[in-house]
Amino acid sequence: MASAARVDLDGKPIKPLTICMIGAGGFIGSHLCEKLMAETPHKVLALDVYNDKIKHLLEPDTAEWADRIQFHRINIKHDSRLEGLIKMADLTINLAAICTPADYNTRPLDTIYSNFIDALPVVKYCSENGKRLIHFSTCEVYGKTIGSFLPKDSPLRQEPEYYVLKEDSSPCIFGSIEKQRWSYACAKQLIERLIYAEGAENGLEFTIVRPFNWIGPRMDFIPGIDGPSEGVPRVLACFSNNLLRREPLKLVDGGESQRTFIYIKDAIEAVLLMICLHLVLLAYNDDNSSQENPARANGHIFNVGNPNNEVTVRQLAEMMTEVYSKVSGEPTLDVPTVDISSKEFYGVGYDDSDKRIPDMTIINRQLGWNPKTSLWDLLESTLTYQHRTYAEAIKKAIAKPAGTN
Ligand SMILES: NC(=O)c1ccc[n+]([C@@H]2O[C@H](COP(=O)([O-])OP(=O)(O)OC[C@H]3O[C@@H](n4cnc5c(N)ncnc54)[C@H](O)[C@@H]3O)[C@@H](O)[C@H]2O)c1
Ligand SMILES: O=c1ccn([C@@H]2O[C@H](COP(=O)(O)OP(=O)(O)O[C@H]3OC[C@](O)(CO)[C@H]3O)[C@@H](O)[C@H]2O)c(=O)[nH]1
Repeated sequence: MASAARVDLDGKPIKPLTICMIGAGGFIGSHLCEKLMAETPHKVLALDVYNDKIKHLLEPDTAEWADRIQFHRINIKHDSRLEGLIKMADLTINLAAICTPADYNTRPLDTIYSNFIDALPVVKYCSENGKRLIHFSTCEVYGKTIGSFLPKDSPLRQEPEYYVLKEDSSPCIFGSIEKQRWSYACAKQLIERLIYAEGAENGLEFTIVRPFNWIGPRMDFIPGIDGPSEGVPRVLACFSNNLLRREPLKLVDGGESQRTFIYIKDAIEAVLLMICLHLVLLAYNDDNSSQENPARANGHIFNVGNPNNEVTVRQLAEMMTEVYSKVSGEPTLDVPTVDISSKEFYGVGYDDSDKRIPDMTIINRQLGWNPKTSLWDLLESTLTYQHRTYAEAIKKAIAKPAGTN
């Protein structure tokens, strides 16, 4: 049976691309690879030091997409194959980074090298070889909101201009240098500025993505199960670990910080639009079509988040407790949460973003994209996955006498 031709937003046929995806073995990379294999004709050169999260796409080699995904075990810090792979591709997507807050203040040098120095050759090779780059930055580049500097009871705090984060007008507000938490945000900001400058001075075609707390299956690791026992992942995995082990969820500094969470599958739709809209430019490069199809993703910085899913971390903990009880059939604990200071949880030099609401004007106008999934629904599918994947392994780990492997 003939399948329908794949078309972009403008109804134009999609030309298969070769994509060099750096950090393809991580949380976002694994979902993006899955989507590209299932729903596009594109080919992926998947670069990472790990491939556990994309094993299901690499094996068996009889899978229908087997000839469209190739894994290259490469550490981009020191591998001469990087430039060749970027040259082979039409588009490079750089996801590689140290991006867990527990590392920012405890391993600031590794954090800065990973997010700035190691990304430099990627930008350079793309620019020198005339290749397009989609670079993953972060919502953390906004730092704290303007409103956070107002008195707690100031009515101005309720005004959107004091807290909504806009790509083209919000300032980047970080703490002092000894607050090493900001090492990550500052490195990400500088690489954004460098990419922007490469675009302005040397014509690099780029898109910068600022993810706002994308969450879902395969995010990070469960300590002691598929990651180090002493490791501290991001909040979804921390709280999942607590729920799986029937421990109270730890609320850092009272869990007052606010976040907006978006389901990974919604967010990946936005990235796909950034990739596919580029195809319009590759396939139709005469003047007329480029007027009809402006480079909607090129030269833009996009917030990708869900402003409707805002909660405090305390509310997130309460909702996850309720959802996990529903999907696991286990009763909730009598004391489901416990407070802990950031110094005890993360160590000295930790600081926090107070509130993160993405402005959606630019992504809406350029790509016509909107998130769909509510926080409750995304937690229900994610915690069902966590329970199915980890509950047995946790039970076995808990049952083992201490010191045995
Ligand atoms: N998940 C989110 O909500 C979120 C939010 C803001 C920003 N981001 C950004 O998105 C990107 C991907 O995030 P993620 O959540 O998938 O993180 P992740 O840690 O799951 O994925 C990053 C991947 O990069 C790989 N990597 C790191 N250094 C490398 C190197 N030197 N060589 C080769 N591979 C290397 C890691 O092995 C990992 O598989 C990062 O740049 C991150 O800063 C993510
Ligand atoms: O057990 C825990 C773990 C964390 N918290 C608090 O939750 C908030 C969110 O923490 P987390 O998801 O780990 O990370 P951030 O949102 O602060 O930062 C990330 O945002 C985007 C990204 O760039 C990449 O993912 C990263 O830097 C926070 O307030 C923690 O203190 C908790 O209470 N208990």
